[in-house]
Amino acid sequence: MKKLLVTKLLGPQALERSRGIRADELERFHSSLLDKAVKKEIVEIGKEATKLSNNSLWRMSIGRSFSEKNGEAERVRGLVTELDGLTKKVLFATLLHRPLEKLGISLFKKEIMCVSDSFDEVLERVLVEHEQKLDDHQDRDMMDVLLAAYGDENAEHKISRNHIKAFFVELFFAGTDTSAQSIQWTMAEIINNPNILKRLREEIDSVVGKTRLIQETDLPKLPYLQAVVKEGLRLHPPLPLFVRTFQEGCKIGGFYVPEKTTLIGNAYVMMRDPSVWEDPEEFKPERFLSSSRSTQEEERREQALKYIPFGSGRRGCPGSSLGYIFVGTAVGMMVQCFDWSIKGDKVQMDEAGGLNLSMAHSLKCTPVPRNRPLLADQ
Ligand code: HEM
Repeated sequence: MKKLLVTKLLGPQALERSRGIRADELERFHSSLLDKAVKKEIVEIGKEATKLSNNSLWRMSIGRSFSEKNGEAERVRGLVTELDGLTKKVLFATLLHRPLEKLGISLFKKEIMCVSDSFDEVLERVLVEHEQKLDDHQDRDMMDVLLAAYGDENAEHKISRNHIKAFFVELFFAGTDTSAQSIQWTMAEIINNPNILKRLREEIDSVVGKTRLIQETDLPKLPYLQAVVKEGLRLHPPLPLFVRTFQEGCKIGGFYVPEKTTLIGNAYVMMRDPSVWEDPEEFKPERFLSSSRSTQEEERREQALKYIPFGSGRRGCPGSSLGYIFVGTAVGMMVQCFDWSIKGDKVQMDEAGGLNLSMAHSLKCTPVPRNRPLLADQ
């Protein structure tokens, strides 16, 4: 299934085919911010960013049944948020309540069943809708591809309806909140660093101009924006811990790790390690500009050993390119089109406790439109 995911949804060709969907959703995001700006309303950046990544993912994977009106994407968005909260509770309960667990008492069984049933209901409906229309159309989405594999008698690996549903739950869970958190943290850093905001804006204005919205094909021509996104992910990786179980015993850094040991890697600590990062606690996007690196070898080592916001190896994140696109275009658009006013002098950057890295105080700010010609055009 991971192979299908990479080839049909997240690989370079698949991403090229779905570019129009993301451009639409970015425009929708822009319009929603503009609407709030006109009404002088405060925006919760995390919530808006979650809508952007969830709607985009929904349309990219289950696309042809998408309609604003039937509210299914909205429903899935709510369920992903509920599941996220529940996962945190369950993990903590597992750590803190081992004795209860031993007695077979599942603390959150009712809530888990409730979210699971709701997911099942939405996805079953989408599945049936796709089955009914399977032969009708040429434009196949991810759900069609999985349904074809489900119906294939000769498939090398048989998949069930439940596999398909579990796949979509994992996809939305892994892709929505991670991207939204990164957008939120990076915007907070930019608002707190006016010099960085100024430089970023100059780059975007000179490459994109002021009469059209930034798009993802601009990203390769915007090295400073890319560096800002990378630095945001370095300081605030939304999934800081990753787990590996050793199939064989081996030696790491002079220690012998026996077979079947479970180790937890801490990307947060690694990406703030003062022995490999200069001024590790500071938000300094310049460190990712190629002129500040001495060799290509240094860049390669950085990727492999010290920069791991997407994990690493076979279980590494298959959505890293899409993640960079979501964060780059959303942050780019917010910087290109709006000034941002906040309550007080600085955004509070405290981290909420927990296993994924979210802001203790969600970023709330008011957008003020800046590019008049662009607004007139939209
Ligand atoms: C900025 C955005 C994102 C960040 C920082 C991020 C980070 C991560 C990390 C750290 C992991 C665990 C990797 C490991 O254990 O080595 C992971 C797994 C995963 N991510 Fe992402 N991710 C992002 C966006 C996405 C998107 C957009 C998708 C897809 C739509 C996605 C799909 C997945 C999946 C399916 C896994 C599980 C892979 C497996 O278990 O083999 N991610 N992600």
